[in-house]
Amino acid sequence: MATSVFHQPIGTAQSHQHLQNSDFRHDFGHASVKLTFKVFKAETGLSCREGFSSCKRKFGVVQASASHTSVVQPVSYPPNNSTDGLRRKSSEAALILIRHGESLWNEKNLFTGCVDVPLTKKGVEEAIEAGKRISNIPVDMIYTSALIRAQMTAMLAMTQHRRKKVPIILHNESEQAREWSQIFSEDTKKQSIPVVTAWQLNERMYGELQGLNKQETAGRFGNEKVHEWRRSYDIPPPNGESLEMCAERAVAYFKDHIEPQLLSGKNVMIAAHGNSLRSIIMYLDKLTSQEVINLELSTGIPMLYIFKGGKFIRRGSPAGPTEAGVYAYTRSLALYRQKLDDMLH
Ligand SMILES: O=C(O)[C@@H](CO)OP(=O)(O)O
Repeated sequence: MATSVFHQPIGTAQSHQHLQNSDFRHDFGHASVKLTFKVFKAETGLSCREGFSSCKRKFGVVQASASHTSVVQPVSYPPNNSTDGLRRKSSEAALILIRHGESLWNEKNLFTGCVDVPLTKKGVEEAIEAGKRISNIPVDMIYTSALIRAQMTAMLAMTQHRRKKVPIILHNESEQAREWSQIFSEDTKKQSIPVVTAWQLNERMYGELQGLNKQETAGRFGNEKVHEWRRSYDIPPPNGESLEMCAERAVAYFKDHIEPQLLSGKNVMIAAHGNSLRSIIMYLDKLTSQEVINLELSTGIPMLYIFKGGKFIRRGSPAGPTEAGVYAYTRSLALYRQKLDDMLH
């Protein structure tokens, strides 16, 4: 299949229609996203996989699930008039996806998966840069994985947001945790952004590769085998998750918990991981299992989608400059930005 090189102009709306029938390589900024596209192809057809729960038990992935089970009630805040009054029913909502900044194991080139490793100093800086790029985009809800590198990224990014709302992690792991983290001022709640943590957004569980050096592993098992483990769609690494298995839980979570928020007009940011986000992008962009294997995401680069009329429209991703205006703004985003300008100047 011929692959032409396509660089999306920064700040240009990139709708699915523009991509129709084109095979291309796409740079999400320097995120070096290489996509081979066939847009409007059939749905991804994620199949159910048996056996994941036993992997989860074995590798402790379930540990974070309790923190997610009871998110239903707390997501009722912020109040319905979120986005400072600019939200309109059945209009559009922004969806920001950010892969976490560089972690200490990215730096050491180790398979990380569900091991909970923090950011490096460079990762912290990447998260802050990411925050500058989205500082004019409204955020009403934040979803992160249960892993600290994604949570750090979300929090650091939000330190740069011009609206200055305070991101607050919801604790629903027990009745006591819920009770002890209550907020008793409606005004303060309005100035907060709820942060939901969910293990389903975790990195793909890398099984017995976790903690191994990627290069040494390639030396031991061969480049081809390791590439297959890392980038095939349905071949899992030893006792780990394939991308397909990761997609099964990440996309289900997205559909069940995040899409309803977008439908109700809330602007959402997701801070997660290379493979959980690849799965979600596969769903949003209707990539086939062949196409998603060429998709690579760099650390700390925010991608923007607009959810409108039941469709996800990619609006670009900024490269070099930190100016958030590099995104292709919709009218509502421009209005929001104008409102921030008026408020802050
Ligand atoms: O080690 C990991 O968890 C992931 C992401 O860093 O690696 P890969 O690039 O193989 O998906």
